[in-house]
Amino acid sequence: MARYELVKRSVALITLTNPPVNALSSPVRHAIANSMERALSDPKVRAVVICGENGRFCGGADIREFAGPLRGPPLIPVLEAIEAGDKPVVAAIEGMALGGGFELALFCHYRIAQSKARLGLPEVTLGILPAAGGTQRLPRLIGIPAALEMITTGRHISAQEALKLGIVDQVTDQNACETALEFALKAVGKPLSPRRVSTLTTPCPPDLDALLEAATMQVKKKTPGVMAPLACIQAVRAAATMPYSKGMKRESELMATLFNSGQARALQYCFFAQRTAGKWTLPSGAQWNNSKPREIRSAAVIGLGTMGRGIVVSLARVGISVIAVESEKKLLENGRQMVIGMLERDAKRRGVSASLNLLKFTLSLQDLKDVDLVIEAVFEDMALKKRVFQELSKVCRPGTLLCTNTSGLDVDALAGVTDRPHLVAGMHFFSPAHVMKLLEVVCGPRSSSETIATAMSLGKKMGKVSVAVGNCPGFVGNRMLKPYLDQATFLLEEGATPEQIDKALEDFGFAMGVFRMSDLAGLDVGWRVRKESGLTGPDVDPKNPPRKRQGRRYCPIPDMVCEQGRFGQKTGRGWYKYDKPGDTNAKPDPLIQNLLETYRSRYGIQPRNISDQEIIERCLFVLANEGFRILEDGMAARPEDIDVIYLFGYAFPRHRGGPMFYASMVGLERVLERLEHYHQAHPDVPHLEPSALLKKLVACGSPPVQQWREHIKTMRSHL
Ligand SMILES: CCCCCCC/C=C/C(=O)SCCNC(=O)CCNC(=O)[C@H](O)C(C)(C)COP(=O)(O)OP(=O)(O)OC[C@H]1O[C@@H](n2cnc3c(N)ncnc32)[C@H](O)[C@@H]1OP(=O)(O)O
Repeated sequence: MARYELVKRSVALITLTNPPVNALSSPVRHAIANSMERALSDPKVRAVVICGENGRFCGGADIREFAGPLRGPPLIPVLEAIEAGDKPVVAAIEGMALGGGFELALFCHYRIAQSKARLGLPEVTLGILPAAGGTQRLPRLIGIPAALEMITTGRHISAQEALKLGIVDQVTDQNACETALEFALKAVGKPLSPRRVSTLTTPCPPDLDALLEAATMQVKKKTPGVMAPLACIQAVRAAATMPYSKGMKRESELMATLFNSGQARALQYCFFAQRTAGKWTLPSGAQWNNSKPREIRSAAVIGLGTMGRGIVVSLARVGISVIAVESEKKLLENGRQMVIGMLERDAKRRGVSASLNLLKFTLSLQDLKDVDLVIEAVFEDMALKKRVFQELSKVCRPGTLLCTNTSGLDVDALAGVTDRPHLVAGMHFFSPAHVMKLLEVVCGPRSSSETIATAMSLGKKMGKVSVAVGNCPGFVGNRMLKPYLDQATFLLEEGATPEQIDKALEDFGFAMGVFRMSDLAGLDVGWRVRKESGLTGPDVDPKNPPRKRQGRRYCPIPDMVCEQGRFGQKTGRGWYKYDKPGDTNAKPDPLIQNLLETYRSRYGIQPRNISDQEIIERCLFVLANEGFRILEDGMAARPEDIDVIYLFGYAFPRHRGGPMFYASMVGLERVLERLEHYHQAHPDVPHLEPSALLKKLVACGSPPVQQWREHIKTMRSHL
């Protein structure tokens, strides 16, 4: 787990060998301790260099070890032996030095970084803090403000920034290890005391209290209810106000409050879930590691509405040439100007030049004959999409992949009108497509493994978190959203207000409650879909009793809001009122209150007090319940995929882990019992009826979320 060599006759070279990221697992800690002991006791050794194999210094503590009892030598004493030794130790940082890996470097007397290396303390993103001295040593080295920013955000910094801040002693374009060996030899004989970070005094700013207070306000605003950044601030305060040894004790106490917390478990689950989600499978046995993606050099996007424009930008900024198609000259010109503006702003922000030369705009599908891949992003209308796919089938060369950005229509029905159903898949982006990280890759029953591999790999290239899903109405994300939105409106009927429901969801951790979010997204889209599916408007069967459709409970309040021209922020009125159209500051609207009161009295509904607990349970347990059904139906391969979709596509609070992880944390038995209770109270809401999989898991003793897959195996899978 670490290689020990004597090089240049007098330097001990310790190479961490724990692929893929040389994490500090128990055997690695053991090996470092033994290697250091050997180096310090060998009279031939005059200096030590520590590096990592395969161009990666160290990705930090082994996060997988956090789930079990800690075994092997504790990290801090292993690192203390490095600093305390009487021979200079140089860290040779290539690739990355993160978390415990960065802290290891901070215990060394010198640090050399390769110019492409990234450094950081991302522990806060895992719900913990840098508890191997990071909170005490970094402030001593670079001062409170810079250390506070790095520790509370977990931001990775470049080697150049690390040099500027005084974290590293030298940046090299050459091999860091070679440079560090030379450096180490020159350091022999120089006094080591000033190089021991633990002996430094933290430069204390005069306005320390104000600084820490401002940082506290900032994290409370940015990540309300999240514990780790607040603990990080307290630890950094200790670095400013306490001697080193006491500060280390404080750091360890604060870590103890976080280490076994539900938030830390959720955030660490999110880390692994995100990586698991990329590992797609198909019923044919094809999967992520045995299917080769095609290289996509050119693409076309059809439709330059909000989604199409975002997709063009996402493709062009990663170097793919894009032909953008619109149906009318005016729409094309408008789209062109908006795309160019977006790309220019994006390039300015990233300090690069805008790749405008990759763009071509056209009114003719004939121009698409040679592209590698097409993404259709026209209006959500099946007949229109079918016409486009038929036309593409005629125009594009036989090998061109045809993808649709539909948010829920049948991908296989579109495949069926083409001459190449195996080359058709869904690529469901989320709005705005150049900002949102999620991509649902919809695998139709006839999509080939090469098609799915290509869509997944293209998503990755665009910086998206891509998740393979099955082809069912709404796919995964939007299918689950419907019962969640339904519960929110049923709660309105029963006596709650939009403000109360939003507050309960925001206190839970959502940045925006369901009604504020709907006002932002626009209420008219859902209204149009409901009209088209005959749920509201002139096509409603008059035999339907009020507040019922197809025998199920239906809440017409969202339709009534839209009938008043209240479409959300863009019209200045929606579930809330705004000072003017486009404003974002939502204010409670007495007119909505009146509408609700009139509605309830018309239908003889006696409003009741509804607790926040009921709001959370009904909205979120029904969300997870639909997730269980999706797993049962084989439309998602595993709960992690569903959670990743909700984290990246619907802003589910990360410290709650996602709807499926949250259900497991609450306890499946409890979720089942509450769903049974609510279903009994509302038998006309089928979504509240507990799913068979939930019941099965409870009957099997509620296994942890990582084991659910074993219980789903016996059921059918589309993935
Ligand atoms: C009371 C206890 C006291 C202990 C004190 C400890 C204080 C220190 C704490 C820590 O160090 S916490 C860990 C901090 N480090 C991180 O958060 C880094 C996490 N990793 C990453 O950000 C990235 O993986 C990377 C290092 C930037 C590499 O990115 P890349 O895209 O190249 O690869 P990935 O697909 O992300 O990862 C590959 C593979 O490696 C696994 N992995 C990565 N880091 C770790 C880790 N620190 N521990 C365990 N496993 C790790 C990752 O899950 C992937 O696995 P597979 O999916 O391939 O199985």
